[in-house]
Amino acid sequence: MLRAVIQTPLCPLHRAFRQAPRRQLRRIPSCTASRSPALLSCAPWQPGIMAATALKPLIAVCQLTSTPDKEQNFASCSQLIQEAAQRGACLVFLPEAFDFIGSNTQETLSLAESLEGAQIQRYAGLARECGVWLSLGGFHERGEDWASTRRIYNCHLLLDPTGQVMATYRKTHLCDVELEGRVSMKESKFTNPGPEIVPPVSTPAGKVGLAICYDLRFPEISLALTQEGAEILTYPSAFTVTTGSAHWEVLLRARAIETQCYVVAAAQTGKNHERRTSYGHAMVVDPWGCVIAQCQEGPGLCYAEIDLGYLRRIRREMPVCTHRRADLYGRVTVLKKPPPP
Ligand SMILES: O=C(O)CNC(=O)[C@H](CS)NC(=O)CCC(=O)C(=O)O
Repeated sequence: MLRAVIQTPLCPLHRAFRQAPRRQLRRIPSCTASRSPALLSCAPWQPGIMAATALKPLIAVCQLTSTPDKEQNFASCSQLIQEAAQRGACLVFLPEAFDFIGSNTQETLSLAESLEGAQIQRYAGLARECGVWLSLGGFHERGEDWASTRRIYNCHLLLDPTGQVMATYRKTHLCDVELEGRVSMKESKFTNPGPEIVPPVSTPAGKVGLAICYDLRFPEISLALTQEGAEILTYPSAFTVTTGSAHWEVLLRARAIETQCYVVAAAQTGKNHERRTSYGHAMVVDPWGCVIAQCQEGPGLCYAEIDLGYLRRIRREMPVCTHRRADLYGRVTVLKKPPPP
């Protein structure tokens, strides 16, 4: 079932409400509280309606066609982020390779930057200006071992609205896949696998667990993140058309049903360069497995409200996590790396 999210512009009061930290979200703002001209746009929200519909945090999911042109990609992302912020989203998700998609290995390596470079600074600035959290779902990162390995990391960053990096997760499952005559990917040729799964991060929308694209095929990581408290799992992606049309929605819905989490998947779409096309279908799945938002064809955004009350009800009514038989097949965990000696 596809449930449309009604997209209405928000008045400044509601926008502030949606973007406030969760602990401040107890009171429903009243549009009649102030007569400021800035709030005249509140007219459609009569006090009676407001009392009946407590606003839930709104998230925005981006669909992009990254190319090798970093400037153009930044301009596209920046426009989408601003639009999402204006609509009142508190958290905006960008797909894997939001920074660029190189047309060959050489180009990919030469365009990659470190986390201290200009790109991430610019996104930190955007987070601040727009007052939103940003999931930067797959940055081509020159890590500390760049000089020795000459390989990069596929790094998912989560920024808070002050522009601070709250978490970095480096893709642990690399996509080395050869489907004769259709798909040829060897990510490990230019990417180092990440060393660890990172604990979920608290945001105004819920606790966010970070993964990337091909990780979606490994339910262990989604279970490990859920056991650590995740309420929202993120799979920023750049799926191929062949594998996406066969597996994408099924995998996303399966991860949501198994873990009883919201699953958020920003995506690349369309022709990235001469030899590459991405599947698109950026979407949000609720913890019951229902697709509650999906992008239309081409670059753009879709929105979803996160209802943690609904999530808790599903977990209470069908407590699968307490029915696990770890005695039969073991447990998955987020292994904490030992501190350096
Ligand atoms: O390298 C870049 O610049 C962007 N990254 C990607 O395109 C990555 C690695 S090649 N793509 C995937 O993981 C596709 C997975 C997929 O399609 C599946 O699991 O079916």
